[in-house]
Amino acid sequence: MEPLFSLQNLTYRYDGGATIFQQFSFSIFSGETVLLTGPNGVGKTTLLHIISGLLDKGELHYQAFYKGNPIQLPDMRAHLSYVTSETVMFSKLTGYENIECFRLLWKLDQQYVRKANELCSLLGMEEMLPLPVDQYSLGTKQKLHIAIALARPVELYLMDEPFNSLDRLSRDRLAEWIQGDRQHAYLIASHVHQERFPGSRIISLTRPNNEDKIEK
Ligand SMILES: Nc1ncnc2c1ncn2[C@@H]1O[C@H](COP(=O)(O)OP(=O)(O)OP(=O)(O)O)[C@@H](O)[C@H]1O
Repeated sequence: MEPLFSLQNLTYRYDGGATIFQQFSFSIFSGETVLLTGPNGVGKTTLLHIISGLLDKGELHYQAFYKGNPIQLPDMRAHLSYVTSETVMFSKLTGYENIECFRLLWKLDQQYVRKANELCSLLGMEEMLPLPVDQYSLGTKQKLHIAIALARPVELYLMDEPFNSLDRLSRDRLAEWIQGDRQHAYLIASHVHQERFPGSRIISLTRPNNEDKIEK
């Protein structure tokens, strides 16, 4: 079977900084959940940024393939949705208005809105949607951020420590949602909560300048 996305021979060094990746390769298949683990500072967030085409400074070499075809990473943005570790939202607007803003930005239809609302209900924050986001708690903001990103109809979801601010029930529900979704691929950077994804593949990154990253 052909991978959904494949990154080969990635080498990356921040401008004036250390080499974070040296000849690193990995692939992810449709319907697969892959956990990205490793110590602080090893490069989990950097890898997600690179895949999203967000890093254009520094030394970057790679070959990337989407459904078997060569692709430049900035073009992957059309095929993925990224739950960043920091929430990006319009704080003066309500939850509903934020969902609508992203619908317009991504040129989506009402099916996206329905899915975002469904995810907000799943995560137990739908009653907050009429309120401005600057009245939300950290965890509630994170829930809206997750709902907006996962409602986007793409094939690959990147998530950077998505469980961090969530309460236990929401963590359980989010993990169940991801586990039950065999239509999409998820690459999740997380220090913890591996037990929530039994059977999922783990990519364990090792410290830079130590040895090559290990995939197991
Ligand atoms: N803008 C930057 N310029 C230079 N170095 C950077 C920059 N951003 C991150 N780094 C360095 O790159 C390395 C990898 O950082 P990254 O944030 O990807 O690690 P991480 O595995 O996600 O860590 P954590 O588990 O703490 O979230 C670290 O050594 C960090 O200091």
